[in-house]
Amino acid sequence: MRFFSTYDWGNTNNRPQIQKGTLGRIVRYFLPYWKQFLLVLVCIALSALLGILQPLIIKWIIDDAIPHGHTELLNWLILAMIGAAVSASLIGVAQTYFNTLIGQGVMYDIRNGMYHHLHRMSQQFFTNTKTGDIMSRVNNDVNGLQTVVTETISSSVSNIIVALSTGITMFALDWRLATLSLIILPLFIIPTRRVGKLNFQVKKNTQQKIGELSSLMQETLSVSGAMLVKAFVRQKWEMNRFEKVNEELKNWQVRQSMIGRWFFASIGFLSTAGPAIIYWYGGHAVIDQTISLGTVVAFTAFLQRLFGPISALANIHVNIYGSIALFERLFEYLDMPVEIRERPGAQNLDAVKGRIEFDHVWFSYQDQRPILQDVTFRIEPGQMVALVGPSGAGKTTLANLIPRFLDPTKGTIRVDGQDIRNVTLGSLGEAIGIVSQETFLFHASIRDNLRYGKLDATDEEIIHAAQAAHIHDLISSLPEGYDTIVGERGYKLSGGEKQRIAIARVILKNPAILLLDEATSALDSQSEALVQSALEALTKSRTSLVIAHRLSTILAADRIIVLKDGRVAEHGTHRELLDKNGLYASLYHQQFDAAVSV
Ligand SMILES: Nc1ncnc2c1ncn2[C@@H]1O[C@H](COP(=O)(O)OP(=O)(O)OP(=O)(O)O)[C@@H](O)[C@H]1O
Repeated sequence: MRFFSTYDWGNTNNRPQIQKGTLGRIVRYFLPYWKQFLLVLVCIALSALLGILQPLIIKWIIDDAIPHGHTELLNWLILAMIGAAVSASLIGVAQTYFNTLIGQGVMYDIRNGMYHHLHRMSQQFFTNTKTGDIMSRVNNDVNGLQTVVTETISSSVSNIIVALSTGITMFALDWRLATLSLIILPLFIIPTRRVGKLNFQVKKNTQQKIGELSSLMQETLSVSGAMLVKAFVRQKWEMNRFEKVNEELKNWQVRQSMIGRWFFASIGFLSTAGPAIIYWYGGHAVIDQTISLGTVVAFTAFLQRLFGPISALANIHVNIYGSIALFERLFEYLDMPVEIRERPGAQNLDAVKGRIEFDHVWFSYQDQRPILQDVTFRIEPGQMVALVGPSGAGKTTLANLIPRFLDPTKGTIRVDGQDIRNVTLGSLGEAIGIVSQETFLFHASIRDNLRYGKLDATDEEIIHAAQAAHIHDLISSLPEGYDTIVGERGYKLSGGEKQRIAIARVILKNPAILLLDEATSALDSQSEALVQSALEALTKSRTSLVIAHRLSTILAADRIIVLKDGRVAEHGTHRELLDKNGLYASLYHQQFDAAVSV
């Protein structure tokens, strides 16, 4: 009992809580597979019948064929015995096939459902959740579902049928031996109750540790994470952190295995003791000639057949609770509220001109700190507005409100006079192009990365966009041209090049509104000039809101909005704001005086 006493099992005395409606929901996932389930039932019933046949054949051999010298009957019985065994194996194969169809089908549906749901989550969800944790749920937890089908549902049904059919046959054969067998059975049920509760807790903790470990790996083994570890020489520290979680996982897994072992150790003993008692009582009855020898031998075979299913059934809640825990973890993700929703009856935003209005807009993140306060401004179609302000003033947050990555706490944002909460998310998204500070490229060819902007773009259109973004010459100079693989582990483009790819991608998308978060990192003057002319191509005849860091962009803007502590502190043209000699003027002098004088 060392393992039981050494570890802290947590509060396992209470029955694991099953949330209301969970069972119904689980059943709904299985309903589409009822046909396969029926086939599994047929397989189970057939193999249960064949299983009963075997001990009966033994009885007939001992009681009828051998004593009466019926050689022909003996031959037939042996043939039937072999035939039954072969059929049972074949049925087993079919049962596995149908089980797998159900399990994989449910997994397929849940994976699809989760992926779909995750894509509807707001930006805040992704900033607040560890990628590794998401991966772990989609991979590990969903994969665990196959076990639910094979070990919980299918084998439980099979065990019930086998136990019932065997029990009935035993009573039909001899009620005294059958009653004696039943008396032994409760011995199994006692140890399994404890095991069930423990297993639930341990399984849940194990899954949680697996999630923690994978999110840790995801973070520290990503390119930027691994580089950060190197830059700060924190390999040892990270190793310790990893070892700690890894050790906890190991311990939980040892516990999980040990729970099963204790159970099977007691069952092992009982499965030897049971037949011994039958032979003892039955032996006496055979000597007294009240029972045939064949019946006693068949009974021990039946008893063996009964032990497995009964012990598994007594253990059924172990699997059931474990499976429910797994489903509940998955449901937690599927139930996460979608914060940004489309209103019923939302209209499509058609033929977008690109007027943007902020009407007394307030915004705060979960911590309630007001990030944007009473922001009101208007951008006319085709205008380019530069958003400037000190770091943390709320510029990125403001830009994220337009495509509804976030929703305002108060106030209204309108595009072409329509409240953006009344338009479909799809049409709003189509109307807006975004070039963010960090350009993300998929691990795919440059061509495919560009085509992400317009899925049916022709090669000519792609080249045209790349030319407009001043990146075509560079792409053509690469040995594999547009087929060069970029992204993680691909060809490394420089910051300025990546940005121009991002610009070309948005040119292909051709949106009416453009949101641009200019990279803060300085580019050399040649690269900056290229990016600048790419931007000119992009902003031409579109409404653009640019979080501007470069002087050239600010000077090119029609108007400038200065944000400070979430409020519009000033707005006007560059000239007007300089003359005003307020916040803009001081920011301008601070940042650009040196640049201008160079
Ligand atoms: N997901 C978030 N949860 C809570 N607070 C946030 C979140 N994102 C940003 N903030 C806070 O909101 C404020 C405004 O951030 P924002 O990124 O909009 O500023 P910014 O003007 O774009 O700054 P910078 O020029 O440095 O990028 C900051 O104080 C920031 O800490």
